[in-house]
Amino acid sequence: MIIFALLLVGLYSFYYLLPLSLRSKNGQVLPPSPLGLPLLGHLHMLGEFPHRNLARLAKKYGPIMFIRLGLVPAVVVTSPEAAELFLKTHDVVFASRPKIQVADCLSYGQKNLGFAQYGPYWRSIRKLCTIELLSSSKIELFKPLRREALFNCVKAMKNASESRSVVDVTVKIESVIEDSTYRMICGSKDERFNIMPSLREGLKLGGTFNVGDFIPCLGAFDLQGLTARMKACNVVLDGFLETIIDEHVRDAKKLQGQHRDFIDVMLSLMEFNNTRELHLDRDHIKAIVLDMLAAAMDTSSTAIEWVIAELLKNPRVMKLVQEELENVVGLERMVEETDLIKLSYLKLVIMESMRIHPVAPLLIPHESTEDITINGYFIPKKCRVLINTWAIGRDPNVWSSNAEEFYPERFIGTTIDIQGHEFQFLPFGSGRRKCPGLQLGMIVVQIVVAQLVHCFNLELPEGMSPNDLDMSEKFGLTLPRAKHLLAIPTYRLRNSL
Ligand code: HEM
Repeated sequence: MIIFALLLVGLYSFYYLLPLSLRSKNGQVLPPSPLGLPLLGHLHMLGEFPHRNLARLAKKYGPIMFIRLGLVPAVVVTSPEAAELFLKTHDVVFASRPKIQVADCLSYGQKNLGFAQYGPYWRSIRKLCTIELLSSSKIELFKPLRREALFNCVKAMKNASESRSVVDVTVKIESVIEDSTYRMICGSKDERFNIMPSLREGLKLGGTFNVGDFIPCLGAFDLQGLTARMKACNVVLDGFLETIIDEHVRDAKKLQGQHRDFIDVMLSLMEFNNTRELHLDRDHIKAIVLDMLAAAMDTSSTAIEWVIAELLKNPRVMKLVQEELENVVGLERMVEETDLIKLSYLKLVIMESMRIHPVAPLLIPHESTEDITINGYFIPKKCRVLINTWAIGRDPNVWSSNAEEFYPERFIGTTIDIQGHEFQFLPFGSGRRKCPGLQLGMIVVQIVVAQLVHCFNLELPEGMSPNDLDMSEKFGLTLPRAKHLLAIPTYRLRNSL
């Protein structure tokens, strides 16, 4: 059976490779590429940390590097200039997403926003999510929810501080983010379900290079055991979505058109507003709701954990952040979101953490919708594009010889911001597929970090020194810390809560 499959792959790849090499002969060369294997292409070179291994290869083969993932052509982009060509100059050609098995399975046939093909459906749901969940007015509306979730967290940590207990800071951060996100999207956190592990697993699977996506006739063999994991995730997540949507439908009758949360809005659109451009059924709603939950929860908590870890590792910077907070807020009260505009050093600290630890190290994969020539290199239609923001963020040619150092002051006097206008720093991407949750994400990261370091001095447990802190990472669509962050908090405000 396996021999038959390999034969099929061999024939298929020969047939598939032929047109590309012929095109190359027409004076259109593919970008430089390492030597690959006949069937796998370069899949075997990705390893456990593809962002790091691709960065190493790019040093030799250049900022626009061609690789073959099984039968799928791919380009890896590893410089600000090249990123600008793909995300700005030719943005429209690269604004689509590839079809991948995990997104198909967990997003009901890629009906979500993050993996939707570029076109009218994507445009409509992006607009819908922006207006109904991510606009400035909605962000303002949900402010009390964030405040309450954070207050509860500070209270629990203050209790722990009284007994000098070690706190699992990772769990605390996740609970604040989960709590406020559930409330925005679903109305409240539902204690019957714990979907966070399945969301995390889904994002891990989303970043895994699945042989079945790249060599379709091997898909049935599920060589990496991914299909079973995807199905297990789907059972948990679909069960959760079915229950909460049923309950929202039931409660909607009592509410008589008053919208409480994002699911209510989606349901009302499904019932009354199905138009020619946007047809929403239950699968669309499940896919979009899940997308918003995953996008809001995992990204923000990953970003916050890295900032706190860097602050623990760099006491000099921690001291400066706390001094700024004392000057702007004072020790008599907690931080409010209205203070954030005045916390300029804190913003630089968050930017610096996102430079070294980008939440999405290769962004979400883009895909070309037509053949195109860039910098004299031929990029075929349906070519996958990986923008290695992790590598760009640590490139000494871009950031000087101290690129690996955590040094927030490097941004002072530059025009670099988080908006993706300057291509050396792309924490939220750039162009058409740029993160629509940027404003909400930044507010959440800023207020949670500010509140935690304003309310508490955080000490590493068991005499651990900052240099002992484990900074290893787990690769997926996002790049969270591999280990939980533990610390002993000491309450430092003069008020008693
Ligand atoms: C610190 C927080 C966040 C970071 C660092 C972040 C980062 C990113 C990045 C890098 C991308 C990929 C861009 C690309 O492929 O070119 C992305 C896409 C996306 N983000 Fe975020 N994000 C954050 C928060 C959020 C939040 C709060 C939401 C919504 C609730 C959200 C929703 C999305 C969606 C829906 C996409 C896909 C957009 C599309 O394909 O059109 N993100 N984000």
